[in-house]
Amino acid sequence: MAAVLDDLLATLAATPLVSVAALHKRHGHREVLRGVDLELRRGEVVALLGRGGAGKSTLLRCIAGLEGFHDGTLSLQGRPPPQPGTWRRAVGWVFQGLHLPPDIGLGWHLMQSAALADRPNAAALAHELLARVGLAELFDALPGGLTAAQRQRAALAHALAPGPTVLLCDDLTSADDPEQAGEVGAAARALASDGLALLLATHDPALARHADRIVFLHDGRVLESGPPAELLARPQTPELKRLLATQRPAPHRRSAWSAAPA
Ligand SMILES: Nc1ncnc2c1ncn2[C@@H]1O[C@H](COP(=O)(O)OP(=O)(O)OP(=O)(O)O)[C@@H](O)[C@H]1O
Repeated sequence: MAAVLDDLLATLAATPLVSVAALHKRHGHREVLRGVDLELRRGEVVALLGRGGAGKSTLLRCIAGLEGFHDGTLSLQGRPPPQPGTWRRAVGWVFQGLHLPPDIGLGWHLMQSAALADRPNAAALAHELLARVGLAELFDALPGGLTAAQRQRAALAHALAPGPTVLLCDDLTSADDPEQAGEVGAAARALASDGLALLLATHDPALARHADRIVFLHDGRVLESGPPAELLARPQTPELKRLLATQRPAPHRRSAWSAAPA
């Protein structure tokens, strides 16, 4: 019995949290995703790097079940996705400029979100989530007083309140702010755990360099993928070379904060 259970747990651990194969999606006559393959495994941070219009947000929306697709397969923890538009707690979503209520302290807002998602011990969870993104001391702080990077870190914590296993992050940083990219990248790294993987859609190599793996999307196709150190140092395709030439990653800087272990 114990051996069967061990096998089952091993199979579960080996099953990708997200698996996308040969995904095609059209908007009108325009093919926006043209046979995309992508896997996201437990504990991984994957950067989906690409210019504006590459299809990053469309792919995230398909994974989140906000949009359907025309061909290919998509599974979440080995299961087919529910119908587009169906709420799926396993997938969290965070994007740049996420609205945080201006007159509610960060921790109180997190508590509300956790309670709304029926999570037990909402207060303790709110404290834990803020600590995990390095904002433990800002429980009562209002969003207005935060830096841009702190707001993004608060948004990451907020997206975790319902307890997702996959966090989809859309364009969290702007390319002209490498310090923000460093802080948000470090927060993403600190959050990834056995129970959570993150997919960061970005046009910013300074953020992508914090991931375990970069998947380079161009015009609806994955042109290359690999560990950041390799891919950013030795891009193989002219398209990635061009992107890097216009948006050079800034030299690696240590983040100003260090997150609590996940
Ligand atoms: N609802 C829609 N209807 C028609 N075309 C769309 C729609 N959504 C996206 N597109 C088009 O699909 C292409 C991919 O868009 P998408 O937003 O996925 O790219 P992206 O890589 O996320 O870009 P950005 O970084 O600028 O957000 C673009 O050409 C866009 O104009």
